[in-house]
Amino acid sequence: MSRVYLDHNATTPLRPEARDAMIAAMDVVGNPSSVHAEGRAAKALVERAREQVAAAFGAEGADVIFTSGATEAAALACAGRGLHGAAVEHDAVKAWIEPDLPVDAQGRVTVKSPGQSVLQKANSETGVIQDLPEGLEVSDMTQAFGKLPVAFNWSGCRMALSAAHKLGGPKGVGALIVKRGTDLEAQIRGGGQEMGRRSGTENVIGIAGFGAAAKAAVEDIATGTWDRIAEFRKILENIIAAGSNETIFVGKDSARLPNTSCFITPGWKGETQVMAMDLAGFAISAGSACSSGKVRSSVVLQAMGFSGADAGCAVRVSLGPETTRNDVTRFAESWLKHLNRHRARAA
Ligand SMILES: Cc1ncc(COP(=O)(O)O)c(C=O)c1O
Repeated sequence: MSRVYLDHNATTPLRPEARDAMIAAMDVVGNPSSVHAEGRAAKALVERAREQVAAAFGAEGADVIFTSGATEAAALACAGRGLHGAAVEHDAVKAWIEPDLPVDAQGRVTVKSPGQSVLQKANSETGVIQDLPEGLEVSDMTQAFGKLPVAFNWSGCRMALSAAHKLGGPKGVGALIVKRGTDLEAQIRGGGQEMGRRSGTENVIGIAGFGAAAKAAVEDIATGTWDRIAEFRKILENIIAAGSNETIFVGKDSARLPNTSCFITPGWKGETQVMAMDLAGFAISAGSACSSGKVRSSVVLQAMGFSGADAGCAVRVSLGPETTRNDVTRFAESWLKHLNRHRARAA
């Protein structure tokens, strides 16, 4: 039986449109900063992608700064601003902020001073979606972009982060979307590319892939792909809930991304579940981060009020545009079988 990949929030497979655009870009020899025909051809690829990413974001090409990913976009947006945020932010953002904003049990964050704050649009672990207050300084839209119709112009925020590989583009390329007139201090300085805001010869191949993926992702949203995925997520959660009344679905009373289900089964460690499911042919992730061989329970779940022990028993299942009903039913049934084995061992 073929493997089933249910870890799309970590990264999602390359879209065919992105692959084609990247293969074509590989044979464009020029440097986008060169004035000759070869250089102009490379520049044209970058500018087409800029328009595609901007259009997908409901922004203008001039608002897009290409970076090496959401992590670099976070540094560009946040460094030196003394911003506030919540503990549920991704580490790429949390590295730059004071994580002192309150989070409720459903993962919702209260922002008191939007002009001095960062707020993610959607959480990668739980899928919980935030309403963005008007005048917000920065929003991390990395998980929302490509799954929700995200329009930067009416989002009310000054800057937004994104990464291509979360929507079917390549890894290692992303963008900061910036409202015109925002003061921005370049973090990477040199040749003055990206209007002086991010130096270094552009990742032309990656950027071409990002543009094509963004365009295709918007078409997916328009044709109802994620409504279908939300149905599959409901099927998955119903099967699990029917066989395991102790399982807690995190953030279930909040608006969530259509593809994400995070659930805690007290007493059964997330890491153990991930390994058991991996052997059974399913890729999911634990609600914990592993650094230098040491597993720590999810800070996001603890910020929502779960104990460290319960947070350590969380797993995240994240579906993608290609996920089928059969994938989710097979997963849920296999997961219940392993839960029963765990119960038998624990008895
Ligand atoms: C919400 C969020 N922000 C930022 C990032 C960082 O993205 P990258 O590692 O591609 O820079 C991720 C990736 O996991 C994410 O999910």
